[in-house]
Amino acid sequence: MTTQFGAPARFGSGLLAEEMVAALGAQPGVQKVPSAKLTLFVRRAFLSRDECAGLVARIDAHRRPSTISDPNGDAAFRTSATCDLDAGDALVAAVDARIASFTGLDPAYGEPMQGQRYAVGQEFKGHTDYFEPNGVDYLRFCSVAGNRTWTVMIYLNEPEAGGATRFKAVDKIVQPETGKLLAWNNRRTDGTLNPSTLHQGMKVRAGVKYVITKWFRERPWG
Ligand SMILES: O=C(O)CCC(=O)C(=O)O
Ligand SMILES: [Fe+2]
Repeated sequence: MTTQFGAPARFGSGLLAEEMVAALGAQPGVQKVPSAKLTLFVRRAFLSRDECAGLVARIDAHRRPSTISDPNGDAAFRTSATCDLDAGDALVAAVDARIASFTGLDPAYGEPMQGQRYAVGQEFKGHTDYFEPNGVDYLRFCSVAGNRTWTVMIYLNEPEAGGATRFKAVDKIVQPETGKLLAWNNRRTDGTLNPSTLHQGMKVRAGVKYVITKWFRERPWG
């Protein structure tokens, strides 16, 4: 595999943080959010409007209520709907390949892509995407592929109000914009889990919000 940025193709599971930062930062149109606590990149218009519309249609066709790991007693913690996207679908496969090429992450380390849909009033309260090593669900979700390393998330549309993604620890709020990609390292440069990745999908106030999420792991997924 070669990458859009022409560097050696693979950074494996994403644990080589400096290489990823250099490669992602060198890509056209990529902004790195200035923070010493969190490695977060933003790339506007990563997907076209047509690609986003195609993914929205697939999410609407197969969505189910979202779930969380390590249930915390708050039934309203994550109120959205989730869709497991079919890796055999040509559009999903093309987007998957473009994410791998863009990040330099080995596609073998990626979980199957998911879609998320938030109607008015729905949200995903503050959380980290990695699994808590001491949590009750750790072995269930992490025994084969290990914990999550990088998160890639793409907004597929723009709700009329609300639905921003907030990174509270670094005081950053990202507004949904059709095709805009976010990518962040769930770890610090030394590989330890980074609590400053704490983020929330804020309540949609008007309209509907759709995103796709793609998580990468420490070891190959399947
Ligand atoms: O919808 C958002 O803005 C955030 C989604 C998210 O954090 C997740 O699915 O893990
Ligand atoms: Fe998240």
